[in-house]
Amino acid sequence: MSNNTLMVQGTTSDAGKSTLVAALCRIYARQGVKVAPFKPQNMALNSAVTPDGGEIGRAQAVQAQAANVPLSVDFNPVLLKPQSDKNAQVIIHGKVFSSMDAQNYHDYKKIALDAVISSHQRLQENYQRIVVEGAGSPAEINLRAGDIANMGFAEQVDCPVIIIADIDKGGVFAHLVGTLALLSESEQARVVGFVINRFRGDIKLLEPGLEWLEQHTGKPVFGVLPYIHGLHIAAEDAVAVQQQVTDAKLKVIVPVTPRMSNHNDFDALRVHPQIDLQFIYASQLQQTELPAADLIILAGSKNTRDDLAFIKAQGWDSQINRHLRYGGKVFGICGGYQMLGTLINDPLGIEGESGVSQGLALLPISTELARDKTLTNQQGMLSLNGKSVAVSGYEIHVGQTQKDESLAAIVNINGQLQGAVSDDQQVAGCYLHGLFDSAQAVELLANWCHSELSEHVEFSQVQERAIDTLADVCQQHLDLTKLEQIMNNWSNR
Ligand SMILES: NC(=O)CC[C@H](N)C(=O)O
Repeated sequence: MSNNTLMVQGTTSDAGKSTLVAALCRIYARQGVKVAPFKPQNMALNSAVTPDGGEIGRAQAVQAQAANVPLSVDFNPVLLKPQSDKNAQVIIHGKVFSSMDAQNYHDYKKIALDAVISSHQRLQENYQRIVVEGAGSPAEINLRAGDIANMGFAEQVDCPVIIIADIDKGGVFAHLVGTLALLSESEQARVVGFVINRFRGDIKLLEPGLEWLEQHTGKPVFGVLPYIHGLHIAAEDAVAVQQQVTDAKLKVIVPVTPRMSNHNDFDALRVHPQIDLQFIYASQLQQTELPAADLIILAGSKNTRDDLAFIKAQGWDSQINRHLRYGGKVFGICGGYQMLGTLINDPLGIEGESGVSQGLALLPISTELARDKTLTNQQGMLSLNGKSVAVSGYEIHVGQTQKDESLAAIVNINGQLQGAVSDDQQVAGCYLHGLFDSAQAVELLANWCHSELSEHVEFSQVQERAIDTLADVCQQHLDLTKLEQIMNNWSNR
């Protein structure tokens, strides 16, 4: 029996599981409870690096911040990083285990389950409470056999489950009742109640529905969370909607590629009131033109060569060249940095078919993908435009990049130089993710693009405020006393 584990499952993806888990972590932390977030299995290309050099889903890093505890690979023992439509890299306890297709993955579920259970056990020994996030929906009956992400996990550790549903999408009662109906009897019994998320409008109109739901299912609704506008909590996987900036001093575009990774690198730029950052999606019907901008950023990628081919197929390579002819700047992060070079060689076929790709040839660097993955948190200095500022960030890559001796580096980590800027100062890049989380780095980037930002925005503070707001809203709208009673009754069963 696990008397200190509570699980949040959703009726759909993006129902609000990650944010509810983050809010509960913050609420328990405020009460002085030592709490850990946990997601048995995550599928995401947004990851974070733990102090011991492991890799976990980004959402668990945000939840750990909410819980005020250092990152651990036990918070997300299984991470699947899709690198093509059919294939994903499997990370177990923070390290690459293998690369496999969906069929193989099912064969190897036992290993994943052992990893999940051992991590959960360690957390139980070290934390007073564990708040678990499910994945997608527990009603995916085709995935139920051998499941470790939703009810399979809850049944294994015998924990209570809350189900959250997004009312903004419509059909909330059907989602909740339907999800419940598709669960087995013992699974239904562990659903202790519901949370309705993203409600806007008059609660009076919703109340009869809530009463019906409680009567029909015999389960309480713990509360209805309002739609919160402009909340900047790192989205787990979906690239958040475009923002509107009226007083933009810096216009940035990010071409979106199919295997773009760590798009949370852009969160700090997106929340800045003087930066207009747009993600540019390729249209299926016609070629998408990259709009005019001061800066184009090429993001990280889980499959650098395929994403590079995608960029070329859109004709974006020649549009990037045109942008440079007009005096624009280009910055590459990790996979995006690799693309700026002359060659990317994958002799072992680590990311797909083995072979060599011609890069965009905007920097005299070349990259070879190796078997070992670099996973580190780093602190150093970022230099651009003749100025240097302190930055911190993290590296997640298998590529090893060689550069011309004469080319200036832009990052100095304890005397180790990395990254590069072109002689004409128009093109730069480096391996560090997260470097724009520092306000100084954002301001330096803007200076490099000949613009001045007068507002100083420290992203970590924005994120902290967002977590606090979320926790406040949940404290106000959820019946946490009832939840606590249910948790106690559960452990005394
Ligand atoms: N994080 C990244 O962008 C990784 C780039 C590339 N796929 C590598 O592993 O080297």
